[in-house]
Amino acid sequence: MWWSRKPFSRRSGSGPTEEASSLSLAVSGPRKQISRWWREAVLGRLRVIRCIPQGGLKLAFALLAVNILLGLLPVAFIVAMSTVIGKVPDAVAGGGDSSATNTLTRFFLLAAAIFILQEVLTPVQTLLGELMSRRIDGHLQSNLIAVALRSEGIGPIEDPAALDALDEVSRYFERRMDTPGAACAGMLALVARYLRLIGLLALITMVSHLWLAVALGSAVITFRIGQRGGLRIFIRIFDKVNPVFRRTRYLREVAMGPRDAKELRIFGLTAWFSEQYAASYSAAERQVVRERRRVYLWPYLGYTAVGLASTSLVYVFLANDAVEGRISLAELAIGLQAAAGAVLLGSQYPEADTQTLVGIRAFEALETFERRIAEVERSVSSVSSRQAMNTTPNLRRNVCFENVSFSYPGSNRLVLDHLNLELPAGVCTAVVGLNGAGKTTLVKILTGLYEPIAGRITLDGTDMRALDIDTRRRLVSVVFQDFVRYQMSVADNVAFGAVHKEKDMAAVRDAIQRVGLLDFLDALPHGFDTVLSRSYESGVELSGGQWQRIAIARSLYALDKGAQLLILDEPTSALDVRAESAFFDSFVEMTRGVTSVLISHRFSSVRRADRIVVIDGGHVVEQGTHDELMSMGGDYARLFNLQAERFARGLTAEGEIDSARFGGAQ
Ligand SMILES: Nc1ncnc2c1ncn2[C@@H]1O[C@H](COP(=O)(O)OP(=O)(O)OP(=O)(O)O)[C@@H](O)[C@H]1O
Repeated sequence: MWWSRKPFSRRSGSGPTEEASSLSLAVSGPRKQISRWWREAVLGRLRVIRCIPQGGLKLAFALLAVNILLGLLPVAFIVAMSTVIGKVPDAVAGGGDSSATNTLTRFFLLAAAIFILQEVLTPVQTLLGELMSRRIDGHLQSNLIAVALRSEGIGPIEDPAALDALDEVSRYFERRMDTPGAACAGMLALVARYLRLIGLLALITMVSHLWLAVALGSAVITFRIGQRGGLRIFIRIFDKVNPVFRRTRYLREVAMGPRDAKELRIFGLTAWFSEQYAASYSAAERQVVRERRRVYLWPYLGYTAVGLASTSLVYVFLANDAVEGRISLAELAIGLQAAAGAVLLGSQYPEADTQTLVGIRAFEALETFERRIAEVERSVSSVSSRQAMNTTPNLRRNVCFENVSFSYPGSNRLVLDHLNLELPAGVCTAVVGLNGAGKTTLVKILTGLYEPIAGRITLDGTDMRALDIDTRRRLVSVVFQDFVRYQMSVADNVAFGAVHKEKDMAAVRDAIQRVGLLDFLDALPHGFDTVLSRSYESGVELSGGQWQRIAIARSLYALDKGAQLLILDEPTSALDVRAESAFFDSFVEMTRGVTSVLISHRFSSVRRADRIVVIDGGHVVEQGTHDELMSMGGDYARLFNLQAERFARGLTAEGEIDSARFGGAQ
């Protein structure tokens, strides 16, 4: 087959993903390992712990108390049960009414009560942990949204590294497992495990020797560090596999989602996608299994041997002490149970370990996102850093681009290169240029979504950056090529043009009428309250052209509410030729006296503009009226003639088909 079967690999981005994947997992120097352990295991944990108050201090204390009880109760249980065992010989000798039997019964009941309490507290621990986790994650997600929305420009949120980190952190939150909140609950759950270990080692010290407890404790801690270290390495392995997982996810979404279903079937790509999905999935799985074996299997056998040796040592000493009469039966039972219990604490804790380690990584991704957003914010000049003027100016003369240069963050290529352009007040200026010439970029800069790296934009001579960003944005009304289709009511979709003003239904109606949708929308059962999405009950779905009219209505509404500059970026690409022609006839009427910028590839629309500007290589190469540009015989005239010629051919063909059809029908 002609296609490549080799899975493509995507840039894995910076932040934890790139950082970790670029780090060699091969054996590195001990200093490096210690510093990584310090950074990841200690500092990472401390940073996440700081989120605990966000879950509520009362809840944190309640969870801590439950965990303390869950740590101490098993130790108390061992003491009670061992006392029962120790009393058995005396109770058997003394009979049912003896004091030994009474003591045995009391301790048995005590052990049973402890057992029941443990059983009750375990689900309480889970419940409180989940509650804490949700609360903390709720705070962090609100913060995430706030960070994503806080920039006035769109540079930070378009930054590839920020997007990678956002993608990673969103996945953790979507799964609702192993999140930073779960890491906090997991770390509190560790209190129970470590308290239990301390209690068990104390019991061993009481019934035997301190050094035995120290030896066993050291073995357990070594085992545990090894296990956790293995888990940490294993989690880092996912960073290496992440690009493959991403591709797998992408293939699945394309293959199964409704968005691409049409094209996939028409081009016969379904088999290709399912084959690629299967290949990508098994490539990822193979890599994970191989690494798992390397990281876990062999070290695990080593740690098990150490654990076995130290437990055996304790057992031998306890047995010896018992045989020589230095400890009682009850003490022997305590020692045996405590040693067995302690050694089990060396392995993983399902209620804490994975969620803690993965949750810390999720938190790191979140921090990377915030850091990256802040870095990009600093690297692009910020509107808010300047003194802001919040009185709305009245556009009287012009908006001017003065020597404006711009390149996208992370790129040295100048998309706009010393561009000088005047947009006279009350005039419609069309901007034309080939694909990629920088027309949409020009709009992004005009609307303050990006700031120029050099030059300035003035409004009647005043630098636009002197305006408060809200004031600046309210001056402009835009219909972008990729305008948003809000799954909200018709009225909201239009009134979003001026949310700073109270919703004005008369103005909404007027805007809808001007774009020619009034009859259609009025006929809907819920009229302007109809939600524009079939996902909602009695919602409707609009065609591409109808959506475009709604977007235009939104900008007309904005004009009605005080916007002074109208920008239409490819506003009619989804309209048919007749609808486009009709729209522009009425558009000329609607916007008479309005300062407007029209970006379009359709020269039939462009020619109606008062002025036409041709952009190439990041600056203006021609400008004038249609007639002036045609008589100049430059780029504009060449492109216009080319399109007019093709269009004329298209119309002839259409005419022939039409006449054939009508002819056949007669
Ligand atoms: N977010 C971005 N990051 C980096 N480069 C970008 C970004 N958006 C656009 N570009 C690049 O900037 C250049 C100008 O793009 P722009 O979208 O402004 O062109 P355009 O004239 O509107 O094109 P078209 O007619 O195809 O819509 C292109 O080379 C494009 O690849």
